[in-house]
Amino acid sequence: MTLKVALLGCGNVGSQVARILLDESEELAARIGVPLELTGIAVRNVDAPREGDLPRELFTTDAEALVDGADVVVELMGGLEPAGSMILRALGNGASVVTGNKALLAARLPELTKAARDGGAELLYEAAVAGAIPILRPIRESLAGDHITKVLGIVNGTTNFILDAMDTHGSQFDAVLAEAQQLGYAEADPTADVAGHDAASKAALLASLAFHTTFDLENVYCEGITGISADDVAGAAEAGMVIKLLAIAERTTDTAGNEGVNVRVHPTLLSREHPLAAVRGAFNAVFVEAENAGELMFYGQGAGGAPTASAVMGDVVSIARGLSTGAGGGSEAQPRPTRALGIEESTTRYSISLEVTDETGVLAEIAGIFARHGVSIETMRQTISADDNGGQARLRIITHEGREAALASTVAEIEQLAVVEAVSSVVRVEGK
Ligand SMILES: NC(=O)c1ccc[n+]([C@@H]2O[C@H](COP(=O)([O-])OP(=O)(O)OC[C@H]3O[C@@H](n4cnc5c(N)ncnc54)[C@H](O)[C@@H]3O)[C@@H](O)[C@H]2O)c1
Ligand SMILES: N[C@@H](CCO)C(=O)O
Ligand code: NA
Repeated sequence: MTLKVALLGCGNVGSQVARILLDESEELAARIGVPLELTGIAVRNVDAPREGDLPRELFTTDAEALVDGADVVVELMGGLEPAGSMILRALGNGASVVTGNKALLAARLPELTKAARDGGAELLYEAAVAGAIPILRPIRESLAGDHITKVLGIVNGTTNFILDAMDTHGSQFDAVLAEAQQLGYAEADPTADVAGHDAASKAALLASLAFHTTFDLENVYCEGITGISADDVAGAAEAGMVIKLLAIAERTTDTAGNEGVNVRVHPTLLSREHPLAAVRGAFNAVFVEAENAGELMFYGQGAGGAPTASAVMGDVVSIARGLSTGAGGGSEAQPRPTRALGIEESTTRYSISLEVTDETGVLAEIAGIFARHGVSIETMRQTISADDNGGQARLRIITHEGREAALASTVAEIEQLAVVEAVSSVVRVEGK
């Protein structure tokens, strides 16, 4: 018996998967019990110049024929189509699928998981969230007997690379983004990274597995890092903090007391003491809190060809072992309906920076607005500067935890005050 593996796409990740399948074939056969045969690699142009020495005869432009002859299909083309049709075709044939395509999964998770169940096949995607880090299998299998309460993580390498370079070297946003693209971290269209969509897709997948449901992108509040300025990063540093793009999914209750799950991606201020503050460059890290396990942290390379290929190969071996022994996969028997709560129902802390006129009563007026909305102030720091128009003050206020809706309406009312020249930034805060 030989298991036929079809590879779709030969870019950063696909080329590394092909290399491992060919170079490690004996070792893999020993680990699985049967050999894997790479039957072909679907590409757009067979004659395109490529790095490495993959045998040319493996390349084909006929992805459908390749899929139809396979036991396991590895989709690493990216994009919604034709990736989606190819995966449905494979699952419909009863072939299992491994993919790293978080954008597609987050857009069509219920449909794709149903197709896998109907086809009696497995759909695994460890590479889709936090690259090389084993995070989905631990959530799906190791923690299957526990109750996860919160998942909090840095899940986009490109934006962490950019924010870290701005913090450490005072680098310019655009220059660091170009470097991240060159290093193979960024998506084909890097807007997906900097606008937070890539992290939002991963947040939807993490939340779906952690809370035994199927969330899609529409259930995820998403704010990227394009609004974060060098001033914001420097202001955070002055306050002993750092800005990270976090994906957060937590079990919570809404104002009416109904349980649900809140999923969000946004730039977040963390104390430098927070373990996630130490996650540098393109590295990722995910915190999981579970009722019985307590706090767990997963850390490693979240992007790049070889690290991501490692996660893909883990899924391929897992499927192949199941096929060779006849053992079933570890997929969820029945997803449960779980309510997704909107951003306004989340509880968080805010850091608000504002420029105000330095005159008597300003602080009291601002503090009064916070009090009226039931938002409690944790710290307020004032820096005075004088210019030709008289005294000016910059205020940085950090709040205690409050309901997002109350925090947002506090900021909206403060913006209207005549003494407030500008609200220069509003960033959410996590941790103590
Ligand atoms: N690069 C990473 O760090 C990383 C990490 C995790 C997940 N992923 C995901 O893995 C997938 C692949 O990422 P990548 O970085 O290797 O991308 P890439 O752009 O380097 O590679 C994709 C390859 O697929 C080919 N392709 C596209 N459409 C095709 C089609 N219709 N037929 C045949 N070939 C086609 C492209 O020509 C390209 O060579 C994406 O879904 C991405 O989101 C990437
Ligand atoms: N573009 C993604 C690749 C890994 O999923 C990132 O920067 O994290
Ligand atoms: Na992973």
